[in-house]
Amino acid sequence: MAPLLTIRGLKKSFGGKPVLDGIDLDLEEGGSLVVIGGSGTGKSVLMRTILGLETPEAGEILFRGAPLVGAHRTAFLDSFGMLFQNAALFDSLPVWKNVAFRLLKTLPRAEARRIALEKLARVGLGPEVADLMPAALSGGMRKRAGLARAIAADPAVIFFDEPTTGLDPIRAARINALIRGIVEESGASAITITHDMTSVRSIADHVALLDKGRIRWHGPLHEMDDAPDDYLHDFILGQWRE
Ligand SMILES: Nc1ncnc2c1ncn2[C@@H]1O[C@H](COP(=O)(O)OP(=O)(O)OP(=O)(O)O)[C@@H](O)[C@H]1O
Repeated sequence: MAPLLTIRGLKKSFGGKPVLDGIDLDLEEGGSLVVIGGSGTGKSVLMRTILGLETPEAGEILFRGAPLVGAHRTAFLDSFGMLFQNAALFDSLPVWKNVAFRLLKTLPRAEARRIALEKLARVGLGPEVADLMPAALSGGMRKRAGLARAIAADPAVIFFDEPTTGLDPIRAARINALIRGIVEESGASAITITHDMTSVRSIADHVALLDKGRIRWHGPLHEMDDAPDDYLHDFILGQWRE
């Protein structure tokens, strides 16, 4: 079976400066890939390019073996959910409408609300949260609401952009565990970008290290610690060499 996503030879530069310089990467059906890399190495650009928000200069992205164009691109966008770094909730909508945002386009209001409450419950938020405005939520609750929105339409693929940024270690661990549980139980495939090695160990089954526009190392999580790559080890351990 073709991987869910196949990325080949992807190149993107800004002002003549290459950011992605020939990226090859696969996301297996049901897999959980975590992309790590230093600040400014192009993780967000990679994500934006997959979503079609940036146009690459070269390379291709295949979804279930076919290029992401036309109706196939629409099918991809319909089957994906995303948790943004700052949760990106609409401040003027109550929490349940944020969660049900996409559902409200196709489902009756009562049904969309029922599903929103079910997804909120899945991320540990009770019905009392549904009618609050996002401003009333703590950072951790916003992340949870963002996660409920990401899974509202039962996506086949979910993108997590720095899911633990701004959370204390305990709340971060709870979000990581939620993400792992949701990915496992739903069978969705996931791509996460993060600097947080705790997230990597909680969420990933495969890891890719982005460096200088290329995938410097990739492999199963259980091979990461013994991989013969000094920079990867420095990254994992948070150490530097003079
Ligand atoms: N729209 C843009 N115009 C010009 N340069 C850009 C644009 N978007 C990204 N870049 C540049 O591309 C490089 C990669 O940025 P990107 O945001 O993808 O890094 P990142 O790995 O996600 O970093 P971080 O971990 O700090 O969020 C940076 O040098 C950035 O300045």
